[in-house]
Amino acid sequence: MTTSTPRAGTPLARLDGVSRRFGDTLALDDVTLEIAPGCILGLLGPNGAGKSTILSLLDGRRRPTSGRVELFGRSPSDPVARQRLGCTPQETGLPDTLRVSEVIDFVGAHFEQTTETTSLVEEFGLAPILKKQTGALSGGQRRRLAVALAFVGNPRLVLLDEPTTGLDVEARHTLWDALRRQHDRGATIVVTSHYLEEIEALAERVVVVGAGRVLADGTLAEIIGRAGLQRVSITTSEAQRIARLPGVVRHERDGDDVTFWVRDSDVFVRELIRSDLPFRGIAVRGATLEEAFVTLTGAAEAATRPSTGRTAA
Ligand SMILES: Nc1ncnc2c1ncn2[C@@H]1O[C@H](COP(=O)(O)OP(=O)(O)OP(=O)(O)O)[C@@H](O)[C@H]1O
Repeated sequence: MTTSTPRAGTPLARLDGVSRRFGDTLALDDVTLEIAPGCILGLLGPNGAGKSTILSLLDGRRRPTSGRVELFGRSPSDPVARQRLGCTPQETGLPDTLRVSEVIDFVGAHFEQTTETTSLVEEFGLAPILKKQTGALSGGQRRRLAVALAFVGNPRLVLLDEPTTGLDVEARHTLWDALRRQHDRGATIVVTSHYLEEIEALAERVVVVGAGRVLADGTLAEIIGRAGLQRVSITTSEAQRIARLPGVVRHERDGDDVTFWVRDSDVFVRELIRSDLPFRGIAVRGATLEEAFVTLTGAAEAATRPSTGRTAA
């Protein structure tokens, strides 16, 4: 038996206390992460956070400096483990003179089981370009093909590094639909993205990475709640003084229209009234994923600053 099928409920892949160095750069610092079957997991983090490094450890392109990485219960460098893995790295090379249909067949030939390619071609919008040589494809068409290729081998787990970078809005939405259909058919998908709305649209679980560490891991709602912030918008000429009230994390002004990010809107509103400072038109809302992201990664960046100072000293 050469295929690698984990028991139901066991993780498809895991990183356990994983660190990875590139020379002096600590790209990952004691990362522990489990990828359970069935979800679309969004990996979110600023440039250089370590997202691509995580994917490269899971797909066996790199090994950890310390800690343990497992793919279907085996080492990712074991070809048996990779039989049910599909991936699209950030940059992919395609043989220029092969036609799209030939590339799909070529990739399929590397797998024991393949997906039914007619529906794959339809879903990823490849039908009109099947006969084209890949050298003649536009950037967006190449990207769609590169992502579709990750699904050719009927994978249980798919790792996509910024799959929609360079795609226009319509192509991005087509790709999201294709990914959702593949997920409905049973693929577990890990996707990195700089587009927060992409993670919001696709992911059921979000892992926020910053400075090589996992900063938060939970459902979309949990991550947004984790930032623990609410937005209170008012009109006031006293933004600076109000910003000094307890529990205000930050504020943004557009003339006299000011939004305050606060830890507890009830406490803030009580303090605001007690302060007797002038305001009108109050509106209270929860945070968005983008705001949670800025708060979480901003806090991580602040936490790493003293160590930069130590290095310089
Ligand atoms: N081959 C390498 N050699 C040296 N440093 C590297 C190498 N690959 C990654 N790094 C460093 O490791 C850190 C994490 O990089 P990584 O590519 O994983 O981040 P990322 O979150 O995917 O960033 P981006 O969103 O910009 O793609 C960065 O500081 C990066 O410069």
